[in-house]
Amino acid sequence: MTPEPFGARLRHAMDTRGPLCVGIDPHASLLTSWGLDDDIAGLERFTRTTVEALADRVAVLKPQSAFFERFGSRGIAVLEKAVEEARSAGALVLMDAKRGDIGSTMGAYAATYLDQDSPLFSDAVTVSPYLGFGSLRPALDAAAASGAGVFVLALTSNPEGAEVQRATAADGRSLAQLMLDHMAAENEGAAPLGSVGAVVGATLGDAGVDLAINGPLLAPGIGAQGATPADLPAVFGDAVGNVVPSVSRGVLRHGPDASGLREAAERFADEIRGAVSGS
Ligand SMILES: O=c1ccn([C@@H]2O[C@H](COP(=O)(O)O)[C@@H](O)[C@H]2O)c(=O)[nH]1
Repeated sequence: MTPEPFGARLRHAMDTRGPLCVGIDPHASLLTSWGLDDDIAGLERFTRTTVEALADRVAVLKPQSAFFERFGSRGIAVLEKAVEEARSAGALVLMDAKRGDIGSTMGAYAATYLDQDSPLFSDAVTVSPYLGFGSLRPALDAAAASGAGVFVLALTSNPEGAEVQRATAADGRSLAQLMLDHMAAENEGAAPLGSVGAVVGATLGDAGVDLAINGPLLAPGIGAQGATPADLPAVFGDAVGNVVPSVSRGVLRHGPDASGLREAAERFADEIRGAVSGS
């Protein structure tokens, strides 16, 4: 049976749960502030608490792979379990791994995150197109085959990103616009939403690019990086209805109690609803 495409599953999740994505970023400083040791037991407790608190209510959970990789194979085992438990509880899992390499190696990353038989299979994964959009083909094809999604970096939330992403391509477009146009082509004809998303920071002010890619727009940078839900209409304009606003530390700092995490997520969800409906 053909799996339901990620874009359709995400649209449904956004419409029923609201569009908020909460990142699972087990920073050493957060483990400490939760009263946990910065070791594998602390990582396991932090991750389990976050998944149990939020996976039954937010649309998307986004584990940041780097914070699990730093513990080696035991960290990856915690990540595998988190992915499985979050998906079982109804959240879509977006693996924030930002993979990017030549196409043949990209095939191995695709097998890791986008093959349903892999222990790290996720609903979607973040990738970098700055080895050329075509290098992403193995991931795009694997995602389409498994009903998963791919979020491609376009304009990242960090200020350093602009020197690359705003640079001008040979035909006069910015590199970010070039990548966004590739994403629009991948999503052409998809309904209700394509499965190839763009990462566009909520920190950018007016994004200054055409965001009509017929796909989701992941917006990190809310909370610890200084953006707020009120910034979303100015950054995303007419595309704001396709935005998946993402918050990690802004929610996680309210742990370790599940109620603190839930209330923080609910506050962000309310603010997002207000900002988007008023735009
Ligand atoms: O442009 C980007 C792309 C990804 N990220 C990731 O999102 C979270 C942000 O964490 P906060 O604690 O909410 O600042 C983190 O995992 C980044 O690697 C991003 O910030 N910007």
